[in-house]
Amino acid sequence: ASQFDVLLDRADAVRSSDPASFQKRLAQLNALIAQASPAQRDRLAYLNAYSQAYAGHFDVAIAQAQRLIETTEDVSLQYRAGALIVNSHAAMRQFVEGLRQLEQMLPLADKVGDPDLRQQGLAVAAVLYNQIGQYELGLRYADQILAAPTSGRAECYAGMLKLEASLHLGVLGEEDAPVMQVIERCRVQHEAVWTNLSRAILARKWAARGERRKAAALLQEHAAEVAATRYPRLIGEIESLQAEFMLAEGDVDGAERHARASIAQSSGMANSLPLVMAHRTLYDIAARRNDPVAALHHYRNYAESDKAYLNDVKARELSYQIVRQETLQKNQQIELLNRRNEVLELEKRVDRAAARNTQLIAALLATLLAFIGYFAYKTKRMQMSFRRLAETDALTGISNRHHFTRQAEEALAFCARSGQDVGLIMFDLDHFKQINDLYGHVTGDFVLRQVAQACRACCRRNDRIGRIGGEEFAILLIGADLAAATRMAQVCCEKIAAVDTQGSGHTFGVSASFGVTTASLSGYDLTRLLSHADGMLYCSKREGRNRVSVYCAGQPEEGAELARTA
Ligand SMILES: Nc1nc2c(ncn2[C@@H]2O[C@H](COP(=O)(O)OP(=O)(O)OP(=O)(O)O)[C@@H](O)[C@H]2O)c(=O)[nH]1
Repeated sequence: ASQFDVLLDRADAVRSSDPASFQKRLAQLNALIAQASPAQRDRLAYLNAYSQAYAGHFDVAIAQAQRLIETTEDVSLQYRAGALIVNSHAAMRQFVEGLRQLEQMLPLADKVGDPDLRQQGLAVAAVLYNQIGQYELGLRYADQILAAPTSGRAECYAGMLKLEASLHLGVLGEEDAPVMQVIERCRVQHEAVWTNLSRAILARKWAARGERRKAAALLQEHAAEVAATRYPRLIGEIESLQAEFMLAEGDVDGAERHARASIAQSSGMANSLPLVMAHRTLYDIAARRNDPVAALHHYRNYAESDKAYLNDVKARELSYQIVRQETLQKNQQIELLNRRNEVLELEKRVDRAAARNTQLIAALLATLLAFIGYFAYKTKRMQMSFRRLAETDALTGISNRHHFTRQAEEALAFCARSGQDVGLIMFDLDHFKQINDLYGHVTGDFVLRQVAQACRACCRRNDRIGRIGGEEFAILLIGADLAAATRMAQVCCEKIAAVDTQGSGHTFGVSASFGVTTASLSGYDLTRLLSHADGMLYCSKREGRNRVSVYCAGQPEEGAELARTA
């Protein structure tokens, strides 16, 4: 694999200086392609494209280089292939395409590691810009190379490109030294084309100062070297200049010889100023010789070549403007897209903020609801506990008089409608004052609690029991007739008599006196029922206490009496 790299390096090194050796090595490499790695294949692809361009097959070279740019990951190779495409388009005078490719290639320059490679790309830019008459740009790229040239060769071609741009911009200056320096640099690099193009510039400078003879001599001195380059544009230009200088010095024949030599190169220097000038010189010569036929012929050629040249200059200028407009448009589109992205980004941020706000509001509402729920629950609990407090007798835990009355009235109203009978029992503890007096109030309270508990235990779910006075109680029995109510009173009477007082620290007997009535006897009015039952209770007290007295119809106060000792 490394052997392949060595071959690649060698081929690359001689690609422009020794075309024959380059072709031989390229053939060798192509024969060995099976053993090449992907990166090596890419390098070989570049050299093959280069070889196609060198042979003048620019379309093939462009297609191959384009494919390489699209497939390789090597930025340096992309850059070199881009430069090759630019050169190929320029050679075919496809300046729009060349400039477009240049715009893609130049941004890669910063990523190219090898400074020499980078400068070769910058030189391609300078050449193209000079070629299309954008000399400020040509000068800028030449100066970039000259700021730190990587080789004598780079110094030569960048120097020459700078001279060319400066000449056309009219900023070449009076001094000869800078031009001579470039000539010398190119000469030591054996770059005959660049050297003699620089000499042509020096010759122009001298001629412009009136030193035409010296200028012609300088060109004459190196005529053989120029011819050896076989480069039509160079030969055509030097010959054209020679013709101009000689005519101005009065050497009409010499001028004619050189002008014709220049025009002989016309196929390789179409649309160029030297060609125009050569035709112009021939016209001047014919005019001087008073040969109107020849003068007309040369003038026609001069006019045609001048028109073609000017059209070409315009076309090149137009190419530049087209690509510049495209670039501006592209940049505007990019700018527009960036703006749109910014707007989208902002919208997204607004959406996110809105979503966050919604979440916050939802959380706030949930918290608020939780609080409201909690307070409602607390309030309800408090209400219920207040109500219980308000309805309950604190000592015994059964209903107080007020609550008992309300419950009893509701039950009576319901039973009156449904036609059920209701029993009412009232009872009062016997000699309770004595218990208080003998054993104290605490013992009295103990007895009250025991009695309430004992009687409540006898009640069914629907019965209502309440403490309606100090030691006075009432029980309302829904659905109970007189016999059932009487039975219930007797059971309570027995339970009270059985109350165990030892828990109070004293042992004594407890009893109560009972009065019983029913709605079927006294009616569904509570006051009347209580009054009748109370009457019977006093009846029991009078009769000796610890007994049950039952109300009898028609006897408001005194009723049939059923006395029982517990
Ligand atoms: N310990 C205690 N005593 C109470 C309470 N409420 C009322 N008393 C007492 O109950 C007694 C009622 O006595 P009286 O109305 O004279 O009747 P009695 O002593 O039970 O006699 P008879 O009813 O005629 O059998 C009073 O001494 C009141 O002070 C209470 O909540 N606790």
